[in-house]
Formats: sequence, C-alpha cells, structure tokens
Amino acid sequence: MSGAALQITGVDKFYGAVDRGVHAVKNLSINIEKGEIIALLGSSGCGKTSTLRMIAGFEEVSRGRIAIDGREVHMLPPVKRNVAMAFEGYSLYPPLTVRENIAFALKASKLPQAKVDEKVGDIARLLEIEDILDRYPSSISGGQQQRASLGRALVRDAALHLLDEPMGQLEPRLRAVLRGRIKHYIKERGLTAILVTHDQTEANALADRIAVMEGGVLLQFDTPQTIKQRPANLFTGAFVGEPPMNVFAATVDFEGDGVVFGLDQGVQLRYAAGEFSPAVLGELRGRGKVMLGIRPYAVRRAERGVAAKVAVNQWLGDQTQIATDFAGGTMVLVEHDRVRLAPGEEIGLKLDAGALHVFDAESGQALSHGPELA
Ligand SMILES: Nc1ncnc2c1ncn2[C@@H]1O[C@H](COP(=O)(O)OP(=O)(O)OP(=O)(O)O)[C@@H](O)[C@H]1O
Repeated sequence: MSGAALQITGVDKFYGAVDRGVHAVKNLSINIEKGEIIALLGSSGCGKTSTLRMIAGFEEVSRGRIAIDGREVHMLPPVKRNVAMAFEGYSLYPPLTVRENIAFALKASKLPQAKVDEKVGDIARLLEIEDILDRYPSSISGGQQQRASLGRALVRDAALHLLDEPMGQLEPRLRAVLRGRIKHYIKERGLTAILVTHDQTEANALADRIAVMEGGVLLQFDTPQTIKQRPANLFTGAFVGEPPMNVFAATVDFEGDGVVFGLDQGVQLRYAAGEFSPAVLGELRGRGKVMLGIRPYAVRRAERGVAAKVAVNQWLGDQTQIATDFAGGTMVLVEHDRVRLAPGEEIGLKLDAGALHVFDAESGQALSHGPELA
C-alpha cells in the first residue's frame, strides 16, 4: 500500500436516503501520499466539507471506502481514526483555558509536562496567541478561537490533520503570515494535511496538490501550477486564476493553411496551422463549436490586433486591470505597468496561439492548451 496516507475509493454521500436524498459527493476517488498538503477547493455547496467530515468520521459514507494508513476506517467512530481536526463548530472546551485546551490535545502522548509546555508555547508563538493562553474561550474573539482550535489540532500527533477553513475568520495580513508559518510547521514535521477552502490564494500557497470540486464531483486533482496552466475543464479554468480566465464561445473553420475562430459580432481570430500541433488540428477539425479561454495576463495590446473598446481601467497599485468590450462580451487584460486608457478608447488585442485554451463546447473538457493537446 506504499506511502498512501489516505485512500478514498468510490465514495458517495447522500443526505437522506441513498440514491434519493441530496447527492453531496459523487463517486469520489482520491489518493493522498504521506507528507502531502492537499487543498479541497470549490465554491459553496460543492461537497468539500462533506468530504472532510466523512474522512473525520462525523458523517457516514453512503457508498465506498476510506482507508487511513492502509487501514479501512469508514465504519469506525472519529476517535478511532487517528485524525486531528480543526473544524468550524468543533469548538474549544469552554471550562478550559486556551493553554489547557491545546495541552489537552497532547494528553494521549503522555509527554512530560516540560515538553507539553514547550509544544504549547511553540504553537502559540507561531499562531500569535501567546497573550491569550490563560484566557477562557468565551472571552476571546472568533479569530482567536479559530487560531486556538488550529493550534490544538496542529500540536497533535496524528495520521491526518484535517483543517476546515482554518483561517476563514482572520484578517488578510495575519492570514498571509500564518499561511507561510503553518506550511513550514507541517512540512518540517512531515505531517499529512487536508485543508478545505474556497480561497484559491490559500490553496495555492499551502497545498502541494489541489482537488477542485464542483457539484459533488472531483474535477481535477493536481499541482497548483498544472491546474493553472493545464486546466482539465472549463470549470477549473474559469474557477482558478485571478482575475478569472476570459471565456468566449467560438466556431472553428479551416481556411487555406489557417485556423479561424469565429466569435460573436463577426470577430475573427486567425492563426497559421503551424501554430498548433497536428494532433490539436486533428482535434479541432470537424468541430463546429468550441469554447476558447485565455488568461488576462496573456492578453496583449497590439496596434494591429483585434479591435476592443475600453470599458473600465483600474490601477491596483501593482497592476492595471483593463476590462474591454470584445466580441459581444468582456475581455479582461492585466498589465504590470500603470496604463493610461480612458473608457471608450479603442485598442487592439493580440491573443497568442500559445496562450489559448480550447474546451469542448458541450462537456467543457479541455481539448488543447496552447499548441499541445490537453
Ligand atoms: N446535513 C445536511 N443535510 C442535507 N444536505 C446537506 C447537509 N449538509 C450538506 N448538505 C448539502 O450537501 C451539499 C454539499 O455541502 P457541503 O457542506 O459539503 O459543501 P461545501 O463545499 O463544503 O460548502 P461550504 O463551503 O458552503 O461549506 C450541499 O448541497 C448542501 O446543501
């Protein structure tokens, strides 16, 4: 069973009757290696919390199997699964101080008191909660409770650390600082962690691999870089990346030695056939329609490019985001310098073949990324 820390095989979750209730997680299979940090990423209601709760044992598995460290656990209660959890609603014990709450998690390890004190001190420093260690949960803020709960989970020795939106209540500066520290802490100790988040920055910063979910279905499970550069489908392409990928419906035609994508309002994007591999050309041939995606960072201004009209131009202090009216929709581009363009100005856009993502018009499955097949 090699180094698999977690194996989820064909798992379904129904709330209510099997096959009739709410189908929250659909035929999920996923393997996680020891020492990996995984993010379950998706919009509200996509099934990520249900997945985490099934791993923890707070929700029953309707179908399928879950194994931790090679041992099937889906029939076991939470305490028998050897998992440490920081869950919203999995609250601190009110009669114990923050220090006692965190130390309590170390009870089973039977460490000498000095060692317990050291561990509690270390994690409190890391999470910036040293000053509230002797306070009770009812007298600290939501963000402090969240960090205390995270500390309680992280100090524990466990096969899996499950973190549900662990920094959701923290302000952005603290969240950014803690992300780096938590990642370092987890990696240094070789822990295996699964994080639920709807914040892609958090997923990108913390995770070795991201599982993108939508409608209870796992859409892609890969490194942050691959998900950005080679999204497996239109949903992932549009969901991951900020600002989001520009997406346009297009017809495909072959004219002479070239490929022509026809967009709304008669806009045509023309490419030499040589800009795509023969396999991509084969994939495009015979397809009436596709969806085209291009990231805002990859859209370039060019005098003789395709016409677009500036709608909104915003300088964000470190980048300019320009939204243009283009082919009956909106094409957003990002430049690193400050760009002075007024709304209503006409500009030309260049969409390099190398930056085009082509998706099937019906299924949304990726067909090609730049010149290569998906
Ligand atoms: N106890 C429940 N009873 C019935 N349906 C539920 C229950 N819990 C979740 N669901 C439904 O299951 C689906 C998945 O919910 P889940 O909480 O797993 O999503 P999520 O991606 O974690 O969302 P969020 O980010 O909002 O927490 C949703 O349609 C939700 O309404």
